Amino acid sequence: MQDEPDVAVLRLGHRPGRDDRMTTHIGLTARALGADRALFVGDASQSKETVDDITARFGGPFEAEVIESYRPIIREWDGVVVHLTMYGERVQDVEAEVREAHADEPVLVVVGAEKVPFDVYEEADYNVGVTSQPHSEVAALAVFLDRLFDGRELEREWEDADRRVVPMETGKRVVEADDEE
Ligand SMILES: C[S@@+](CC[C@H](N)C(=O)[O-])C[C@H]1O[C@@H](n2cnc3c(N)ncnc32)[C@H](O)[C@@H]1O
Repeated sequence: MQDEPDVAVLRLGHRPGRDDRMTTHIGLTARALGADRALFVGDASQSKETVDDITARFGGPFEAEVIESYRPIIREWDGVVVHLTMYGERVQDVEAEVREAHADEPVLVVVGAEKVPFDVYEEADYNVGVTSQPHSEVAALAVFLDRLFDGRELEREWEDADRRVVPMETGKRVVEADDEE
């Protein structure tokens, strides 16, 4: 988020066709819940396009990138690497330490699709489980980001949006972003 060290989300193991929707949702969730960037490994240009389109309409800043190789990103990350996995330490046990580290350093959050190679477990500073139950990378990412930002992401301001949703009890209202209430 603005004025804080970067948070990037690295999505491993994208299988074109099969994972298009999940990879897109990783990008949208990263954007909506306070991350600055999403990095998609492999042939995920469709997901990048969708996320870029949402950013253009609903605001940013947020960057989505397609990359070929994840190993250099993890190895050369100048900050903390958190790999989300059901086999990891409990998020509630490590969240304070990661938050403290994020006060000074960028955080790379790694999520998988299919089986994640073991070197990722070894290279990560933290392997973190959002419960030790198998579920979804999108759900794990959402809970982790909310814990990382301690809820601040819900108050975030969006720049360069051309539309804005007006929260309401019933119904749907979307206005030009510059419009006064
Ligand atoms: C559908 S899972 C498949 C994981 C795969 N079976 C493996 O052993 O690596 C896809 C991704 O969701 C995330 N995930 C699923 N359950 C999780 C949990 N309880 N805590 C944290 N991340 C989780 C992980 O990032 C995982 O790589």
